[in-house]
Amino acid sequence: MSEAVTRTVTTPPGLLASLDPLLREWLPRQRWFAGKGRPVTGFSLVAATELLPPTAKLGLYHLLVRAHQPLQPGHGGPEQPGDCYQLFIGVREALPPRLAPALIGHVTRGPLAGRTVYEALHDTRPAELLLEALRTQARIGGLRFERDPRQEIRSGLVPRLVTAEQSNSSVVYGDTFILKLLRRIVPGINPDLELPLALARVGCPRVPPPTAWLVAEPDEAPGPPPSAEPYVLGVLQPYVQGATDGWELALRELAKGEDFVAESRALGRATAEVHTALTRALPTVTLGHAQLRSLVAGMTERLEAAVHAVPALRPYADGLRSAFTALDDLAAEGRVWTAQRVHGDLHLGQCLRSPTGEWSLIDFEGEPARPLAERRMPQPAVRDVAGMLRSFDYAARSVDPPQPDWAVRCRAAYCSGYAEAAGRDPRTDPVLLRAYETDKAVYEVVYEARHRPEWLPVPMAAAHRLASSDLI
Ligand SMILES: Nc1ncnc2c1ncn2[C@@H]1O[C@H](COP(=O)(O)OP(=O)(O)O)[C@@H](O)[C@H]1O
Ligand SMILES: O=P(O)(O)O[C@H]1O[C@H](CO)[C@@H](O[C@H]2O[C@H](CO)[C@@H](O)[C@H](O)[C@H]2O)[C@H](O)[C@H]1O
Repeated sequence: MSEAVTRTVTTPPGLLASLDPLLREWLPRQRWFAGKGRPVTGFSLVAATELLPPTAKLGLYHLLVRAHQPLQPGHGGPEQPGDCYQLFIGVREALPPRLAPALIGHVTRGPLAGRTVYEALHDTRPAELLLEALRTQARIGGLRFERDPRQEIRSGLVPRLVTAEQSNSSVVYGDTFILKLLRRIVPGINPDLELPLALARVGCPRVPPPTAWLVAEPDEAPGPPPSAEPYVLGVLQPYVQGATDGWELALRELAKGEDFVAESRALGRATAEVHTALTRALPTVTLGHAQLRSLVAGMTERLEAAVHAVPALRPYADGLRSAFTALDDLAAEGRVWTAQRVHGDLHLGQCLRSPTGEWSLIDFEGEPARPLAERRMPQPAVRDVAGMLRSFDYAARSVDPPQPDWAVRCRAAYCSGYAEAAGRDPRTDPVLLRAYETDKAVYEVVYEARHRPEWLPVPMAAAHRLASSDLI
């Protein structure tokens, strides 16, 4: 194992002030920016680390910045403390044409006046530096680069930024590793590292095992002090070469007029295997009436908030609410459920099929908009099943004309595959399944309204269906 490299660094005073006007304009345009719809009125610095001192050619800063946003657009009302974002700011005299899409802007004042700043993950040298820091377990300022000593990281792997639509940002190194850099940083243990590490401990081959990870020391981190836990900023894991994700595959089959039954069944089995491994790796609990009540209360609250945010949901609100009250009624009769750690945001895009036909699950972060403590709570495994059922519906409705029967066949095959591997069929719990599918569709309505309004009709169609049927 190589020696840990420790470097203490300082950043120039006035750095954030000089970037402020550029970031105000650039940050809200990023896909991973969580505060869409509300203007950014300023920033405060949580931590700044100089990863490369700015020479005439290149500089690199790692920033954790809090973006201030008023609660109501246009009302100038009270400001929330704001979300904290991880940024990699490259500094150059001028950008070569290949880096044009990475431009943040030209700095006119402060320590970087006259220089050009850009999103450094697009650039080879900064991306190489991150892998090298993980490989050598560097400590730079408040940043700690750590790794699993049993896995080897070769040096010199060529980086490329993943350009797909993402909630975070990822860099692939030589088709060998993928480094996911989290964008919105929240205090606490991040399940995107926690769960794959736990699964690796019990030897679950369905989830790529973390190779290395990047954390911020507690006093550099965005939480309220004093906080003892380091904050996860990124995770490196083996890259599944030549993989196709389930979403792409499903759309391909739909375009050919083919069904997706065999793959749906295999996906059901893979999900069940991961769920079983999670029960071996981490504690399970029994949910009685009190816990169910609070779960139902959470679902109902999210529905109310969604109706407020997306008024088109209003006509369905009563019908959707009935999915939650039905669950409450069952709990009141004394039904109990087992809860365990789950994926939390499972959909076709989180499933990768290798060229040999093996499925892996990725992205255990949970729904990014939910509080971390909630994402880490044990929940009925049916929650992930419901996520996948929604995903088949999404795929079937993203083609013209929609293919609802295709989705019905996938949903049935997925549940059968799940039952084969888990020993219990999720359809034997229809009230729980409907409640979770409803909760997911409500989440999707808000997600699409905020991030991809043109997709809104897809979860709205589900809201219509779920509001008017007793069972799924
Ligand atoms: N281990 C992996 N092997 C191959 N591709 C991967 C791997 N992990 C992630 N990817 C690719 O990167 C994309 C984004 O990863 P993901 O963890 O879902 O990030 P995000 O949370 O930003 O959506 C995935 O859709 C997939 O295409
Ligand atoms: O970026 P993440 O993968 O963490 O998840 C978010 O974005 C997803 C879309 O990219 C979103 O998923 C929704 O759209 C999918 C099709 O693009 C569909 O397969 C999913 O079923 C649907 O929920 C996900 O909800 C969101 O958290």
